[in-house]
Amino acid sequence: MSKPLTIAMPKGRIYKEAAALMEKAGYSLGADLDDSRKLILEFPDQNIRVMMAKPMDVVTYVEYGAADIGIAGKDVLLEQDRDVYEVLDLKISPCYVAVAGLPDQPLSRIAPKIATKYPKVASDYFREQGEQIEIIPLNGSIELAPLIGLADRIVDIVSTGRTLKENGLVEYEKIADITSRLIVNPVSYRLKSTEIEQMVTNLSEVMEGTRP
Ligand SMILES: Nc1ncnc2c1ncn2[C@@H]1O[C@H](COP(=O)(O)OP(=O)(O)OP(=O)(O)O)[C@@H](O)[C@H]1O
Ligand SMILES: O=P(O)(O)OC[C@H]1O[C@H](OP(=O)(O)OP(=O)(O)O)[C@H](O)[C@@H]1O
Repeated sequence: MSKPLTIAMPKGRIYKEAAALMEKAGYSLGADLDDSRKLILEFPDQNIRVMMAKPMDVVTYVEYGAADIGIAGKDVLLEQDRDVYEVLDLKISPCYVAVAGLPDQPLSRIAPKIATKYPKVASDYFREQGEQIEIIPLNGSIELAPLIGLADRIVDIVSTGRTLKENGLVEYEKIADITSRLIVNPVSYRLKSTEIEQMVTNLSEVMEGTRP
């Protein structure tokens, strides 16, 4: 039998939706793998190996060929700009990246401070707007930054809008719509084309509702 197809799956909020999609496409990885502490799981009967990765790290495993395939948010792909093929929009875990801040605060001063865990996305966006900014890098609870005067704006994910609302913040501009994508290592795409193309076809059929 050929070497197993290695899939880097994102732990956390994307996992269950991604596993459900894979299940419908004929790959039974289990809905509760993310409850386990095990990081590499073998499915010899399906010739698949699963690596459980932090969502931000999935692209790294796929770029370096440690995994052939992965599932990653478009936010991560925009931020990291890595050498991987983005082959399919899985249309799961929808959200968007937006600029937000305290209400009625025009961005008037020179080099406003932007708090974010997406420094590249934020810099690219403000450069396109012709705006010089200073990035304040944070890893979470980004909404705190404008509340305590650390930043003039944040660039962060919005999903329900609840975090902004409960902290008295408003959205100024949407930067990009986000969903999760299937990504592939370029070398694996050539060497394991049959298995990978089969997976892409199966997943596409599930999304189009045409899978038997
Ligand atoms: N409300 C949301 N907040 C953040 N990410 C979301 C949201 N809704 C969907 N997503 C997607 O989920 C991914 C993040 O998943 P998750 O929050 O599990 O990882 P994380 O950012 O590493 O979390 P943490 O650092 O809190 O463990 C993002 O890349 C994005 O594509
Ligand atoms: O629009 P909402 O539905 O409220 O979702 C958006 C919030 O969810 C994410 O934070 P997360 O829960 O990952 O926590 P974090 O602040 O630790 O990153 C994101 O960074 C926002 O803060």
